[in-house]
Amino acid sequence: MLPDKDGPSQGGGGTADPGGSEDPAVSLFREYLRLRTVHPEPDYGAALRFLDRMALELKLPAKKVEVCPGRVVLIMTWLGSKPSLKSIVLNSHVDVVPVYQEHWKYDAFAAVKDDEGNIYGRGAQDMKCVTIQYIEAVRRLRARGTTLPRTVHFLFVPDEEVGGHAGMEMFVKHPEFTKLNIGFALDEGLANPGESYTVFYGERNPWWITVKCPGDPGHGSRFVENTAAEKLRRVINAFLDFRESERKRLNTGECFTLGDVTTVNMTKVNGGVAYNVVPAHMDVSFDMRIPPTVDLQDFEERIKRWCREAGEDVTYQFAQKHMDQEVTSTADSNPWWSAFSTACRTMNMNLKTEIFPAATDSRFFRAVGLPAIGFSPMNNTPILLHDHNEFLNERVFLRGIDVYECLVPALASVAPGPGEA
Ligand SMILES: CSCC[C@H](NC(C)=O)C(=O)O
Ligand SMILES: [Zn+2]
Ligand SMILES: [Zn+2]
Repeated sequence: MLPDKDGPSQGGGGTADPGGSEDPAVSLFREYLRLRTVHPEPDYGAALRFLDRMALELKLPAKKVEVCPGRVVLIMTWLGSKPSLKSIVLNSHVDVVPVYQEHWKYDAFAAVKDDEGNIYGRGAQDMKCVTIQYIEAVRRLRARGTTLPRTVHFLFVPDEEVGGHAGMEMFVKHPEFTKLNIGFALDEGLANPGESYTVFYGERNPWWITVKCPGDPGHGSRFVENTAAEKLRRVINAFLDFRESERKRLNTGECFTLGDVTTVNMTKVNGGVAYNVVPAHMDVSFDMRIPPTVDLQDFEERIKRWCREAGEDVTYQFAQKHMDQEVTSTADSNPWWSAFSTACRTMNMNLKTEIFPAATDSRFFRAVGLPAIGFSPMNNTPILLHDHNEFLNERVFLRGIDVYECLVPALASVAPGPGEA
């Protein structure tokens, strides 16, 4: 059988199943995948129209908060029967990362489903699947006439993929965020290639740094002293030697996953004007990810030493320096975690708790003191976020809806804590 290669939907209908046998939730997921919310110019307008339609279908009020020009957070609210209790947030970002189309089997925005039920598209795992799973789980719950004690807010946010500065980072400081009276948030996680589901209770801190190496210029035919390149070499060696020592620690002792060690990657080098001119400065940039257990002050002292030892006037500056080391408790004494993990156990799901290796909007919730868990219900699935040929199998997708159908009521029924009305 040939893959169902229907192209982008016209007029917002987008059901992709001429035979009529496709689950409507799958068709909706595929429709959402076709919206080009891709950087550098995400079509947020299309996503907002789609989400407004979802709010109408679910009969839930939707509020839009423009946190920056052209950057809107859409909040859909399912009011609880005890609205003074702290609420549950189901967070998802609307944007997706760009693709190298030439490396994809299919158009990355056509949401092609192959004959094994694999749905290909940018955002299939990160994280348009989760958005639709939240919506479909709540659609089922409401269709059954369920009422929940706690209010549930869906947040649909822009710009997560470019650091969240014009998205969640702004929104957590907005009065509308405070009004949500949040108790607990769910956000994205990663696929797990095995039977288990991975759950993230914290994140490594992203530090993006550029080290600037000034030097004496001169003719390219001479032995110029105090060159930028010599300093650059020492800087690169210091950072990459540390990288190697951390790489060796992975999979040994207590460092079981990427989230337990510091990664360093050299990602940019700049400098030089001509082959025969010794440059007056050269710069090198690194992407570092630091586990919450590392003393950040010590770590910065170490960077200072590397720069000092590299030579005169070597300086650095940060493009990203997240400093929050909050993690969400996975002890049974945390009622949110207890509700989450108990619900998963009743569904026979085996959970693996980890530190998220990269950065998500969860870090902004945790930074303002709110518990947040990163979870995307995708097991038996290779990790393909940001990769070529990102896909999710429709059976895994549908199972994820069942999972949220159980999780959302469990979380929204957590007994009132101390200080809650
Ligand atoms: C530091 S802001 C950029 C966010 C991005 N998140 C993911 C999940 O890829 C990252 O970790 O690079
Ligand atoms: Zn994501
Ligand atoms: Zn991403």
